[in-house]
Amino acid sequence: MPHRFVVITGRPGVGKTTLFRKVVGELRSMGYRVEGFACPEVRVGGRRIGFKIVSLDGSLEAWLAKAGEECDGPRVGRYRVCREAEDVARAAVERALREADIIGIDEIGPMELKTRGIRAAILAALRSGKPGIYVAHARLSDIEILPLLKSEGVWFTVTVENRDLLPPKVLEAALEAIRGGRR
Ligand SMILES: Nc1ncnc2c1ncn2[C@@H]1O[C@H](COP(=O)(O)OP(=O)(O)OP(=O)(O)O)[C@@H](O)[C@H]1O
Repeated sequence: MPHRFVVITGRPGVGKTTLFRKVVGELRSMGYRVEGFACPEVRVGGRRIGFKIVSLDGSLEAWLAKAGEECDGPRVGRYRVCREAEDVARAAVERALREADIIGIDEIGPMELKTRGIRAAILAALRSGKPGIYVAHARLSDIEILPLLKSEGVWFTVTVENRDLLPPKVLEAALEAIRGGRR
């Protein structure tokens, strides 16, 4: 059976986001529409103060989590999740379901999954039948999301040794997922 998803995983800081961005850029330059969201960290003076959630087309943005007590969502380490992030996740996935050739989400991790609305948006994306490229946290253990990614995904584990070799392989897997989705 052809795979529906491409899953990028690996230890923190190894290069998952860099790989995701490269492949999304390549897909776009080939004319494919990639929609979804990413969760970049925000640093001030070298110190990480939180994470944002940004739709892949750049039109929607909110805080996903902030250090300290400013947001009132669930706590993850020294951060608290910001509930406004749910609206961006939901709207970005809705747009992706309507318009994308392939859904892109970076990443599926503890902060995203502790927020009910974001988890629901991720599940809607996975269950929609659309192809997707997903960055998965190395310790992802969600009892609904992990089985879907396992059964329908081809997985790439990024390491320092392979990270420069992976972009064309991941791109090819994403193209196969898109072609499979059109059958
Ligand atoms: N192929 C590469 N060659 C050299 N440096 C790289 C490569 N890929 C990533 N890096 C560097 O490693 C750092 C972490 O990269 P990146 O943010 O992509 O990792 P990540 O696995 O997504 O991290 P996180 O787990 O925090 O989300 C960045 O400074 C990036 O520039």
